[in-house]
Amino acid sequence: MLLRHARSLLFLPASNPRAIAKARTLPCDMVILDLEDAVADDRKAEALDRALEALGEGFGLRLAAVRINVEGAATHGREMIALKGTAADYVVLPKVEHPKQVKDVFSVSQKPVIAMIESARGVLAANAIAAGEGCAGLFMGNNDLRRDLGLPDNAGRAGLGLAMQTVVLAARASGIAVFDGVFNRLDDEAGLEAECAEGHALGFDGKTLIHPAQVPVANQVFGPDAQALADARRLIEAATGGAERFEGRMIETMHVEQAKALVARAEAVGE
Ligand SMILES: CC(C)(COP(=O)(O)OP(=O)(O)OC[C@H]1O[C@@H](n2cnc3c(N)ncnc32)[C@H](O)[C@@H]1OP(=O)(O)O)[C@@H](O)C(=O)NCCC(=O)NCCSC(=O)C[C@H](O)C(=O)O
Ligand SMILES: [Mg+2]
Repeated sequence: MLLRHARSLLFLPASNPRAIAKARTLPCDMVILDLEDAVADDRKAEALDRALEALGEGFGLRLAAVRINVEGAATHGREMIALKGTAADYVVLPKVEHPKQVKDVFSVSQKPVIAMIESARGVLAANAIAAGEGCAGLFMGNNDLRRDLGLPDNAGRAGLGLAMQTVVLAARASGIAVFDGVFNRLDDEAGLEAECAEGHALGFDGKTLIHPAQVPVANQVFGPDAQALADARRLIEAATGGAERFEGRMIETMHVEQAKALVARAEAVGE
């Protein structure tokens, strides 16, 4: 699966073997084995060992990624080196503020890097980060970004709006994938659905997640729905080139391209 087709990208602590086993049973498009904030300092080494073992066993058709620790952390260098030659599809690098951080991880791990944008500096550098060597995608890190911006935890996402749009713009300007941040409220399915819909409308390709119950919601919102897919197929069939009337609206070449992209996404995710 292409990165930009992923709808549901599930984080789990790499130190948790039950979560690793569970991930292999879930319809998520990417599994992200976390070595950073989900793992206590005294379990970092064990988490890396478990992540390498899990990559060896594989995750079926799901994309597999490992989030390593930040540049400067005691384990950062060892983690980058250990991932070289493994089955990881991507390395996720947290708290990126400069393209060189991505380039360095790419050159050591030899894996395409997904950069997490989680600070005011990161947002302001997002364009350069996205355009830099080795960068395959961007993740919003909204928990850390809230802290950096001084936004209250329960304040909704209005204060994150400009940052999210800046990150989407940066990714699109470089033609790379971009994913919304995690939703912390584990028992609020309606809230999750609303946030997925908001992220979809802002232009994110999919959503990063933290619990198995969140996977079907993200798949449903970010997967093309049956109606949109049927519309796209009719539009492709009807289009003859140039401006024309289609079911009461004007369509041109870009609408045909959009419809084809939607069909390709649906085929990629097996809808
Ligand atoms: C948030 C959790 C700690 C909740 O754990 P818990 O209450 O124990 O979960 P459940 O009892 O409901 O679990 C039910 C079964 O599902 C498995 N499980 C739980 N979470 C996951 C998961 N993420 N992936 C796969 N499987 C999972 C349990 O093992 C249970 O199965 P079984 O054992 O067979 O009964 C927990 O959900 C969790 O740890 N989530 C992930 C946390 C994480 O990775 N955080 C880091 C990424 S988010 C982040 O850092 C934000 C970003 O950087 C930012 O700044 O915004
Ligand atoms: Mg973070």
